[in-house]
Amino acid sequence: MINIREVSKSYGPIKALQHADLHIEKGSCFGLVGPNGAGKSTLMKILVGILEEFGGTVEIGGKPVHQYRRDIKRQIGYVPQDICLEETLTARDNLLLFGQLYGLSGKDLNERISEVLTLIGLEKREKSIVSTFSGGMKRRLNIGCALLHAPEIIILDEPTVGVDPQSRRAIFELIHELKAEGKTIVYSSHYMEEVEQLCDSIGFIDQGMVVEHGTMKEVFEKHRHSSIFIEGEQITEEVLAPYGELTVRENGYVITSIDPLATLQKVALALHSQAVQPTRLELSQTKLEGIFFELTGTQLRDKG
Ligand SMILES: Nc1ncnc2c1ncn2[C@@H]1O[C@H](COP(=O)(O)OP(=O)(O)OP(=O)(O)O)[C@@H](O)[C@H]1O
Repeated sequence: MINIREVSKSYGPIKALQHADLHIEKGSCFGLVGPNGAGKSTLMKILVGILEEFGGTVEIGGKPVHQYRRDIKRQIGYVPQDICLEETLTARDNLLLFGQLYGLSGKDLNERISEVLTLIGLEKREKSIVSTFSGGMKRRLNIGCALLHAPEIIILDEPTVGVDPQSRRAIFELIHELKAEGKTIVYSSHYMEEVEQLCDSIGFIDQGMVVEHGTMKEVFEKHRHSSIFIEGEQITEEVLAPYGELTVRENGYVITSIDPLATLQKVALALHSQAVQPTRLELSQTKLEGIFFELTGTQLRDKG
């Protein structure tokens, strides 16, 4: 559905994207993941057509965005990172305004607004002035504005930043509904748990480069491995060195092993015989956050 080939974009000396290659399947929920400043918003703005000058090619539904910009814009609903609403108007009037921008009007628009209000869980607040809304409610309304024209592709740039748990849940439910309707979703985030929960494909992006991509299953099969985490005052590198490759994490050590259960047993026996008491000794599976760290040496949240 979306083919991104060799896409590069610079802002003066800043290389925001460098030869990015990605493929996003129709009907999939694609997580675009990277720390702040990685290039996620730049890529999204290219897909949406806000940034027209870039190197490489982007095709949506087999059509190059350069040539079919108008057609493609109609198929896309874009939710920008910054909330863009008219604070002095009601929720319904904001939707009315955005609907008119998409060329909708009359009965069709009014019916669609009611549908969207239900979808975003704000039907009971349709007559409330937006300035009285919580940050999460504003986010939901912002998403609603991008759904009015029933787009096939929905691009959401960090839609859960700064939202309360209730709104986060509502946004997740909304995304599940959009997925069930067969929409193609591109979802950027630096919250790994969200991406793990929602997306079926993923692209890791760091310093403007795509460092890994594929279905969630492929990425996990390629990079997931088990390890052991050990922490304790008496735990030193010398004590653990015989049992595998060591890395320091937080206040303890991680031992990577192809047979972690057997290694755990050996370590436990060795510590016991030396009367060394750990405060934590556990098996752990690599999560997306860990995979990103292994690929880039960058913590996803350390800049945000
Ligand atoms: N209009 C601009 N002018 C100059 N530099 C820019 C502009 N927009 C983005 N950048 C820079 O390009 C790089 C990529 O930014 P981008 O916003 O695409 O990253 P991001 O992954 O979306 O990060 P964030 O989550 O903080 O938005 C950053 O170094 C950013 O400072």
